[in-house]
Amino acid sequence: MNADILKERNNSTVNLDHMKNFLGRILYGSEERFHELMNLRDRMVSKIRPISDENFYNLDRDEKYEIIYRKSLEIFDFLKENNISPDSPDINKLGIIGAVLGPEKILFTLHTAAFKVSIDLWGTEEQVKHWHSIMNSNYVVGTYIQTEIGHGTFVRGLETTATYNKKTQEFILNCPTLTSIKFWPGTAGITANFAIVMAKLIIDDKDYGVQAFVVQLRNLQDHKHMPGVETGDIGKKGGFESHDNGYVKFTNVRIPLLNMLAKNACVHPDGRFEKTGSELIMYACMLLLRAGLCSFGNCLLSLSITIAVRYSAVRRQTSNLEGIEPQIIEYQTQQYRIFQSLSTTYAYFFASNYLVKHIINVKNITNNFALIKPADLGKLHAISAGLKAQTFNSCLRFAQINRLCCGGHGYSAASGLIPIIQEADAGCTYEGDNVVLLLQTARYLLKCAQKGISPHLEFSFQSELKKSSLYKFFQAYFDIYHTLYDQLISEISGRMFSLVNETGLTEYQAWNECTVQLVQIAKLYVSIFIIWCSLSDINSNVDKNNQEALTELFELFVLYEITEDYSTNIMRLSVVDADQMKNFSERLYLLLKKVRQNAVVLVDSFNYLDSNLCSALGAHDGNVYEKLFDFARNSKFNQKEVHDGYTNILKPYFHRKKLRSHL
Ligand SMILES: Cc1cc2nc3c(=O)[nH]c(=O)nc-3n(C[C@H](O)[C@H](O)[C@H](O)COP(=O)(O)OP(=O)(O)OC[C@H]3O[C@@H](n4cnc5c(N)ncnc54)[C@H](O)[C@@H]3O)c2cc1C
Repeated sequence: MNADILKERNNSTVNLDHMKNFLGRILYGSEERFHELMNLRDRMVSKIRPISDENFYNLDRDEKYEIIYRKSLEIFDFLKENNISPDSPDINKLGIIGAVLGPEKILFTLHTAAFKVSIDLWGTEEQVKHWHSIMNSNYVVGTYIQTEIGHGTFVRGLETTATYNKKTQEFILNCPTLTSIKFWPGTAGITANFAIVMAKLIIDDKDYGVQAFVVQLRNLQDHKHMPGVETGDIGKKGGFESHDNGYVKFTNVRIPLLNMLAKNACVHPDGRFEKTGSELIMYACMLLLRAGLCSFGNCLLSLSITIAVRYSAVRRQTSNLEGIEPQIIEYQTQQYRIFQSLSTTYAYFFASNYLVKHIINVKNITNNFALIKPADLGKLHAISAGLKAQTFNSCLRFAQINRLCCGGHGYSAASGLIPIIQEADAGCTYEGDNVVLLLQTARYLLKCAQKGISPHLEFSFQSELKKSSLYKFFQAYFDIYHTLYDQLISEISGRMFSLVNETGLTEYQAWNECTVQLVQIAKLYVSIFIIWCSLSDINSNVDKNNQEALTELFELFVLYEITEDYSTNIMRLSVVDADQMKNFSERLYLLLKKVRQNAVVLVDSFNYLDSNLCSALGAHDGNVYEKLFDFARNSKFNQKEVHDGYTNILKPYFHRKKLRSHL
């Protein structure tokens, strides 16, 4: 064990085991379940070789694809042997599957999280039974196909058609234009054999809007395309090298009537279209997916901060007055950057876990959302869209900052930070572009303001929490957030009103004139949600030292937001004065020193194995340089003492030159 990292662990006031149990309870519901799952994880990683032992980041795309494919199947088999469903939300956390796959995703994520979920939520009882029996007796890999070359965000703009033929009682699927070709769906290129396809339903030349269809892409015998289906990989992208994102073109693809998921709208054999339920259910499906994504984004963030904090404790650089090179974690600028990331990770951890539990609870008590009230769905949609956007915005921002905080070695694939940045980057776009999502949240907030109702979620723990000393400690900060929220929303509403009624803009134009501010209010709303969830969880920590460490960390989070993210609006709207702002900065600098004492143990508390991190810089024992050098030696460029580049290019080049000079 590296002596510096050991010293950090010994000097901390945090009780590591207690903190692990505390986080485990929040993540998995109870300490018993947490230990069960950690035991499962350890058994899994002893049975299935993790990618960190496969020289993974030195491999080519084909090799990475095969490794992830094989290991995804092995993981599924292992879970089956242990009577655990791969759909279980407990399993779909990076901490468990990530012990084998690191930050890589299992190849069948969309099968469980989108294909099966869509069938379960949007299918009739008969359809659910039918498709489950097909899934159970065949090797089915499903995906979710919506986006087209021409349209992603604007779902109503999709051009793929499903035209009903009364005579044959079939739908005929077509991508009639270049822009209607499906593009981006995960695993649709070469892996998946079934898909949920979102297409415009046409009956007798009338457009009935976008509906969901189950479509077979490849046959189950030899994996060849079904008639009229063309799929392929879209080529290299910014990350996700081991996954095939696909293009899909349908040309007169015939599917039976049964294949339109008909819980909310159905087509009768004679071609009559009937709405049989609320289309709100379509949105409810997104809630689960988005909540899961918030957890996933938070896991990525926790991996990247674990790497950055551990490396900062081990790395020494630049001599001090005594001629000693300090650990880089000593430098205030280093602390300022990595502790913002650390405090954000904890705050978002509390918020995303609350959201996941809350949405699963709503799903259970509303009979798979069938009985959910539109007002409740509106609230949940607003917070889940906003939190997904802010989770990935933060994840990308801080993963990049964490990379910079690791200097040159952070830029090596050995750091493990590169795929995290790439995945965070993609997460800002898929499942809804972050700006578009924040604007959806803002639209809800504006509507609430216009109706004079509170947009904030009501928490069952609120009244109890308000009695606590922790709440009283944070009350002044809370007041700043609430005052800022009220002033900002009334400013935006007033501006919208005057743009329409005084300047004569249409509502559409006025909206676009206010979108920068609308994004700001949506972010603030998410922050308020995060504060409630964090305070509630920190208050439930019964270990005095641990609660104190979390309180310091959380105060730091709040101070960063006040002095950095929201400071312009806070000062402009005179929510606090310049002296108060100066005091907040001073307090922040003081807290950096306090958090520094516990930083290593606070990241140890995430309980990641080295195989989760896949990082030479983030290894638990802090023996960074040995691992970096091993990684370098394993580069595929080093397989031969003399590389083919010399033999095939330079050597004949010189030979030709020599010959010419002799002529
Ligand atoms: C890694 C990855 C995996 C994916 N997986 C899948 C999948 O499995 N299945 C699938 O169907 N799709 C998938 N997608 C596609 C993804 O869902 C879309 O890319 C996403 O919804 C954004 O749509 P777009 O690409 O059309 O962006 P656009 O909507 O064209 O956005 C471009 C820019 O315009 C801005 N913009 C757009 N509309 C507005 C507006 N109304 N107001 C203000 N600004 C606006 C956006 O903020 C953005 O900056 C995936 C994408 C990626 C990157």
